[in-house]
Amino acid sequence: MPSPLSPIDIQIKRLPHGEGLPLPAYATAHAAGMDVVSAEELVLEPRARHAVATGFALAIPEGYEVQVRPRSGLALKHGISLPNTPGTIDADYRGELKIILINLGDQPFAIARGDRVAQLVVAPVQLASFTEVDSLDDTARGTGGFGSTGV
Ligand SMILES: O=c1ccn([C@H]2C[C@H](O)[C@@H](COP(=O)(O)OP(=O)(O)OP(=O)(O)O)O2)c(=O)[nH]1
Ligand SMILES: [Mg+2]
Repeated sequence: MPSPLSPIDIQIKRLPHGEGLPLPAYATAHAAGMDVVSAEELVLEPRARHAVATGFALAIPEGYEVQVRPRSGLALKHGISLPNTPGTIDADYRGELKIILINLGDQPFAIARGDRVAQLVVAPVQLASFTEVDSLDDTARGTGGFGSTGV
């Protein structure tokens, strides 16, 4: 078995309204996502969306990003998702980490301060540049897409 990647260290700053909240944390030994909690209490009406405060700001090391993903339990049971999933937290962002939630269910959804509302996945970033050309190489697929291979 290949050995797992060693964890990287991410600086995290607690904002005044994050006082007393747990840091984002893995719920199980080999979880991919760290659960992150809400720093605010609110009711999300059906179809409403809100940028939920977490009470924390990050300094992600250069070469990494943090993806913000929905929690499947909230999605399945209550229709709570993220309209921008996976949300992108850039390495150079120093503002408050916010979780944009949307209620796709048909009932108002109450969130208490301290509720786990999403999960954070840390991922390496491959930077790239573009070289503009007049023509591209041929492939078997060519310009076929959007269902070209059938259902
Ligand atoms: O779910 C999210 C998505 C983004 N952000 C913060 C961190 C991210 O680095 C910044 C910008 O996000 P993004 O690039 O997705 O948004 P944009 O609309 O392109 O804004 P900007 O012009 O500031 O890049 O907003 C969050 O806190 N939560
Ligand atoms: Mg952007």
